[in-house]
Amino acid sequence: MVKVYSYKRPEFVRRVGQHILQAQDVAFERDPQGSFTVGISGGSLIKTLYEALVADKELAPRVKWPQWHIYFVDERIVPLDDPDSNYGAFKKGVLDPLSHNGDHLNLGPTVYAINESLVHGGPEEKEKLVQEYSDLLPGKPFDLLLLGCGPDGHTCSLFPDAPHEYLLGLKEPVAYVHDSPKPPSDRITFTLPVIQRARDVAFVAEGSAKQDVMHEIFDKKDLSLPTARINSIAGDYVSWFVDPAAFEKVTSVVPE
Ligand SMILES: O=C(O)[C@H](O)[C@@H](O)[C@H](O)[C@H](O)COP(=O)(O)O
Repeated sequence: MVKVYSYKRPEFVRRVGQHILQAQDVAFERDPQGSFTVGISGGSLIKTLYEALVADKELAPRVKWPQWHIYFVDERIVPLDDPDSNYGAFKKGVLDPLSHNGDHLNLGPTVYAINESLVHGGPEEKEKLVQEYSDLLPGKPFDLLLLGCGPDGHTCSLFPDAPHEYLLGLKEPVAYVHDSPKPPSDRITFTLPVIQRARDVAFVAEGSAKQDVMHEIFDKKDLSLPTARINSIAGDYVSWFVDPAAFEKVTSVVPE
């Protein structure tokens, strides 16, 4: 069953960080010399990651960054220094501060970005970019996926509503979205099969702007919403980290 945890900041950040570290430790119990494979989204998650894993003095020393392999569950097809790039936001928000944290050298994670040389190409180059990113994915299930939830119920770049229903039926692990309703229109996204195979999926969603969609996801269980669909197909290892404002209109679920 899907688990829901509701906290106000700063406890919210702390609990998200603890969940991530728990997933990390489980991965290293399984294979101490292996890698911890994580997929992250963009949006507000990046600031939460900074606060939990870089700024938090208790959690930060427990992160074994050199063994982390980080992928983007979705990415905008733009240059990496474009303000719309999720990689760019993660570099600025987490990697750069991490490398300057404290007075010692911090070895960072391995981060998988899209092939920037293809972003200005035509459809063929874009397909190549998607295929290349897909080929980079680990040959085993992701240890952890950290997902956002848009006010429309999208996650990754899997959007709801009629013109985008095809996204929910995709079989390939990474897909090209050329008509995203949220700009920029050209994106890549993980698809449901990758999410379904992951060992741990955690949604991170805060704020009153999420109230209506939380009601749709949890009370109405509207499966046309990619977020609700993930709850239904991968429920046993899906957690939601929300704050009381986001969950205010949900009546059928009491957070733990
Ligand atoms: O490309 C995107 O649209 C974002 O990466 C997106 O998937 C994000 O995760 C959600 O929109 C939630 O964003 P917030 O957490 O900022 O509300």
